[in-house]
Amino acid sequence: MSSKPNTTSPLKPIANESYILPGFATAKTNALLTAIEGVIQVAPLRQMHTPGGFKMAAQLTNCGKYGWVTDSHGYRYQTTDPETNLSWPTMPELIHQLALEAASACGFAHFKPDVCLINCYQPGAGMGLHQDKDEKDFSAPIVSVSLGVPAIFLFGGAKRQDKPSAYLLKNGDVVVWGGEDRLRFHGVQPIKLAHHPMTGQKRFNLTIRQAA
Ligand SMILES: O=C(O)CCC(=O)C(=O)O
Ligand SMILES: [Fe+2]
Repeated sequence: MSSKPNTTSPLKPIANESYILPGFATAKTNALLTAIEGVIQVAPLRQMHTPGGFKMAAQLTNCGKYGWVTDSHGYRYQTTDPETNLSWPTMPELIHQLALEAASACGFAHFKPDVCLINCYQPGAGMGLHQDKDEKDFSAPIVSVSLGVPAIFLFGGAKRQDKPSAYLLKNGDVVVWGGEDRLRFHGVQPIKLAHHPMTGQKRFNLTIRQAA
């Protein structure tokens, strides 16, 4: 359960326990992208397959104690990168700290993030409506950081059929959802062709989570 939001920066509520924090990470864009680059050098971006055999549109990698993976055996978290059998790179402190601050600003005080999933979207790539439900403890929120070209984020309800609302997410915007909203369906519309000075045509998204 979250207590009252605790912040001096603007919070845009999108549900009872869900917020967009516009520009919360913008000042850290360069450092975040440098940190992501370091992760990608050790654990390269790759396209994974869903259990049903479809290729995910976004490329992904992870850092932290755990990483989220998907293949013919299902969706899960594991401590090693299936490509290299090495441990995932350590979560950069900058990302860890940002996630704690964003969660705390939204009233989620006891967040212990142990995974950062890094998604990389090229123009045309999106993500269908889904729930983040492979984590053990749904009392921990999800913190999602957008970098690079903009995206339309879809935030729905508890049921797949619930009509989602659409929100424009720009470089540096952060979304936090948890508590009663933790299992809301969400997704990303196919990314439009655009240019960002730091990422070119790409959008990166970090979802910082507590897997265990
Ligand atoms: O890219 C985004 O904004 C959302 C990503 C997401 O929902 C996920 O990786 O589970
Ligand atoms: Fe998600």
